Amino acid sequence: MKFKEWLKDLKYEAIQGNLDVEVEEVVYDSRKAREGAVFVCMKGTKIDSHEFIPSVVEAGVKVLVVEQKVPVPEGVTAVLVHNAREALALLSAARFDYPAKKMVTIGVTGTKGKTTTTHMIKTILESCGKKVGMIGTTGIVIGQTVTPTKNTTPESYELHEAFRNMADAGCEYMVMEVSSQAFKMHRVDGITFDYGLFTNISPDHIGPDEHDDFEEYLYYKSRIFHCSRKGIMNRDDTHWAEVTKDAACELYSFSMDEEGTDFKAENIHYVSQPDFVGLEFDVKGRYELSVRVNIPGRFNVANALAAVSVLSFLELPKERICHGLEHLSVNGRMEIVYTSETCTVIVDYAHNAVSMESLLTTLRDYKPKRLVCVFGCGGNRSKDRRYSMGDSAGRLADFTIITADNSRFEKTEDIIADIRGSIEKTGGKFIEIPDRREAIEYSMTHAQPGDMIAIIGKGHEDYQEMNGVRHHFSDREEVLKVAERLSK
Ligand SMILES: CC(=O)N[C@H]1[C@@H](OP(=O)(O)OP(=O)(O)OC[C@H]2O[C@@H](n3ccc(=O)[nH]c3=O)[C@H](O)[C@@H]2O)O[C@H](CO)[C@@H](O)[C@@H]1O[C@H](C)C(=O)N[C@@H](C)C(=O)N[C@H](CCC(=O)O)C(=O)O
Ligand SMILES: Nc1ncnc2c1ncn2[C@@H]1O[C@H](COP(=O)(O)OP(=O)(O)OP(=O)(O)O)[C@@H](O)[C@H]1O
Repeated sequence: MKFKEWLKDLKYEAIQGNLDVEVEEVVYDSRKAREGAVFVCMKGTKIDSHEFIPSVVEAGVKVLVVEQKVPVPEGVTAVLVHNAREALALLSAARFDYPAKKMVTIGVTGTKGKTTTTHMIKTILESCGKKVGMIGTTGIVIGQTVTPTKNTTPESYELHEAFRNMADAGCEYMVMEVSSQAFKMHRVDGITFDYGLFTNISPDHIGPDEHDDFEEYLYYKSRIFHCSRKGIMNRDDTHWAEVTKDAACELYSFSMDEEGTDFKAENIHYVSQPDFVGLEFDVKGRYELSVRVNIPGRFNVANALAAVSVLSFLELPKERICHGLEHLSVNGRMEIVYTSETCTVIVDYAHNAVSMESLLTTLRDYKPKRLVCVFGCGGNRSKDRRYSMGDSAGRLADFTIITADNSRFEKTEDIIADIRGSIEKTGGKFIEIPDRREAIEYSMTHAQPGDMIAIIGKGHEDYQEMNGVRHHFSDREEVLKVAERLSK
């Protein structure tokens, strides 16, 4: 391919060499530099990769994309761009021959609910017999193959590579999580989503290397309505007006509370039976159906309604949408791993006080005999989280088992002591079992009829990090092992 062909969508200034040069790859990491590759130089948050120009040229690179006027070795083609990350995104789309255009694309953003909602959309589409690719915190998923990723929204090159693999595997649909950081870092530049979904926004990801303040966070999150054809907004979010004020797409809304929205959840029921714990509600408005969702929690009404709102545009059989919602499996998100006459055990990824608070509050809607909470906190991270999570557990759970999370390089006992201090202030009942495996076992073997046990903090994680070493550990697997022993 001639380099010039890849430049069609890009604004650039040719500063040296021939644009007809043959290229076959785009690289943004000097360690992957090779002959035939275009190297995109960028000023990162830690490193300015313009400094690698001599070494990439040495490795055979003959084409450079630069963000600043720098000396370019003789015989090398170079173009100057205003923003190298944007250029990387547009070049990557061209390199993989615009695979996103070959699928129906759905982008999901929001502070909470992205992973859950993307899984819901995928499961429903699959229940309708469609082939779906998915990208997010749990990795790149194509069929049964899951490829872990460093970021929730990977770099643009990895995105377009994944889109290409999806399109080649016959996926008709692609659903992905789009983080605010991805918008800020131009990872999705050049993509137009067929549907852009906004779940909610609350202060998060504010700090060094992320967002300066809430205003900036909100600005980047609201970009979803600037790169989508149809946008779907949660009208119950207190910031909905700011988020949608300059939306550049056809806009629709969903709500659990507000009348007059395009999609409305009504007649919400919390169902807790030995063989089914979850939700029932009716969708009203532009689309009407009654659904049963096999994951609990008021916020999952919002997530399921959001998923149905998007899918209502796709002319899918309603009974298959209902079937999908009744048979969801979202790894580690309000996941009911075990349910019996005695107790229901839920694994959830809530790892801060806000999530924990909404989780424990919503589980109360199921009127358990006791709400038991098993949790710990990560080591080498802010101590505030220990105090605030301890406070929430003490106030909202009937009984707490404090245990280890990822202690990293800290002593588990020290972390537990921090949590203990804040639980004690609330007067909530608790015990301490530092070994997470034993804590899970204790919660289930000492369950009282009607108990709901929430094991929280690690969700889908399949490891526990102690002294800098990651050991295999899964809350889900541990629950199932105890369940098997109990059944004998
Ligand atoms: C702050 C931030 O977002 N950093 C992201 C950014 O890294 P960077 O480019 O600034 O890194 P850098 O080390 O300065 O490197 C600059 C350039 O030099 C190149 N380089 C570097 C070393 C070398 O030897 N040779 C070389 O060429 C690098 O490939 C890069 O092109 O670009 C990388 C590639 O896309 C990202 O992996 C990385 O995410 C880091 C790991 C991160 O932690 N990001 C978080 C904040 C994030 O993005 N989170 C969101 C939200 C998650 C959520 O919702 O919970 C996410 O989507 O994951
Ligand atoms: N719509 C929602 N509103 C509030 N809390 C939610 C919502 N959906 C899920 N949660 C809670 O937040 C946790 C994370 O949910 P999920 O992974 O779906 O969100 P996310 O946007 O992908 O978050 P993260 O960026 O933290 O991975 C869940 O385990 C649950 O406790």
